[in-house]
Amino acid sequence: SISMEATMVVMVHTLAAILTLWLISRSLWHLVWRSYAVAGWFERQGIRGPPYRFVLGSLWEMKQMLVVERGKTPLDIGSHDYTSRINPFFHKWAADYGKTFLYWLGPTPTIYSTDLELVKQVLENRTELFQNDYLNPILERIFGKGLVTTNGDDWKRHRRVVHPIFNHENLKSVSAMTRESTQKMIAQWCNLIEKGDGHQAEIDMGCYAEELTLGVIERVIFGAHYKEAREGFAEGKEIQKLAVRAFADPQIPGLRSITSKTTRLIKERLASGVDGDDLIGLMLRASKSEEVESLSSDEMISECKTIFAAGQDTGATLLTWGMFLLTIYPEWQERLREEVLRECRDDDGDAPYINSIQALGKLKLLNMFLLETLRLYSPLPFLLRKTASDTTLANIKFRKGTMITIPVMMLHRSKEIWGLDADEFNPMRFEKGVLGAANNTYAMLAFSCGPRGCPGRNYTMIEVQTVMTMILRRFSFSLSSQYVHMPRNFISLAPRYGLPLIVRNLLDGEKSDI
Ligand code: HEM
Repeated sequence: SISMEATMVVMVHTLAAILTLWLISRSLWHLVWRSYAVAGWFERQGIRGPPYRFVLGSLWEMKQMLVVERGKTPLDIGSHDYTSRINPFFHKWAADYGKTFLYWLGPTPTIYSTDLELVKQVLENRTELFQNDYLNPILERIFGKGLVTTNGDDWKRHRRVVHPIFNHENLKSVSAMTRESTQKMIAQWCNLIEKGDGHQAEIDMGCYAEELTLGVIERVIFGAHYKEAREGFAEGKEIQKLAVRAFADPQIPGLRSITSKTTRLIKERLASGVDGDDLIGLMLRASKSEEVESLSSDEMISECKTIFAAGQDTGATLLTWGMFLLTIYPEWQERLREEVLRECRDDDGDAPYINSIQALGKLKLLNMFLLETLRLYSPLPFLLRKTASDTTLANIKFRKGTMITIPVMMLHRSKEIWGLDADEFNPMRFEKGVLGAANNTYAMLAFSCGPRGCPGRNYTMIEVQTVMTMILRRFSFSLSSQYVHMPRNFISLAPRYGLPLIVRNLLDGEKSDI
């Protein structure tokens, strides 16, 4: 029996050794040989790129380049030339390897392309061939399994339940809630001015923009219960920051499961079953209806996180950069103010402000101005997709699992697409719409397009237009000497040290009429 035992031990050891060898060779195949095979496969199709490095792929090189850029002095205030600071690697590799090249997000092969035919085929595809995947488990934890991160049938189900939140009636209440929040902000500014020298005050527009969009989105999601949700959201923002740090630095180990107050609050509300016109109410009603396939309560929680994460920061960013551009182009501040005062009137000309979405539709210059803001300061600098099976795209053969980077920021600056003044601020380029400004509709991708384009586009435009019209009527504003022009990509593209502005009250003494 001793020899039996010895045989068993030998067998177990042999099996363990075989298993270990198998695991090692599989990892080596994945991390080394496969990478060379994939690089060779693309090279034979004329696509080259930076060399693959063990496990880290191109991430190490990307990080090194970012460190160099971060050490540089701030940009001139009037310069929009920040893209090479945020994406130095894309600039370098596009110069070295052309419009389409291969780089590595860790061991994952990734094709970068500014070929608009390829962009169109990826974004317009309706067969689930190109899936949303940001290769970041932590981002998935922030968004949960909601509209942004799901694919296929799950995504369709989420979409059917959630999309009514963007219908016309709800947009009207977004507009009303934005007006209310903006009135509060204006009252705070008036107070600050009064407490100061009576004429002007310095404020951080970045903070106010965040506060404002937060105030709206929490009411869109939680309705009457928004106050209780506040604390949870504050925590949500901290989690977002951690996640972005982890994404920027792949060495940081994964964060453990995050249970936030928000989740608890959502659970309580779901358990109480109280409806309402907010997102939770909408999802609860869908779960009672027999026509719509409903979401589980975990999926509902995910969807709240998604709408919060997708809709808050982006809107604040657009508002912040819009205000920034109006300070460095004061002639545009004047033009827009003039347009607001002219168009936003009642029929009898008395009441100076019409509270309707239709009134916003008349603000042509403001709309062109915001398109130009989105082009130069797109809140999201790139899109990522993953191929779900082998495919051919714009004459390039892709293997399943290849990532595709659509560099929105680079496309928005392409001289080939927008003309020689692509780097300059010129809202008039949009006088005849996007097609009049660029030679291709797929050139403007701030909200992406196709089936997975941003459903919050009108929501955001209404929100930002409302705030800006109200500010323009009431205040003139200029840049504080404290401002440092260093855009950074953190969650979305934001000024690194906020946006300090000097605001002056144009309607001295008229407190009530906002
Ligand atoms: C300036 C503001 C905004 C910008 C620039 C923006 C941009 C984008 C972009 C580029 C995408 C596509 C992402 C991808 O394909 O990977 C997207 C998707 C999405 N956005 Fe927005 N967004 C903004 C505001 C909002 C708001 C206010 C909401 C909600 C209240 C929202 C909700 C969503 C959702 C749910 C998706 C996922 C859609 C899907 O995959 O079906 N966004 N957004």
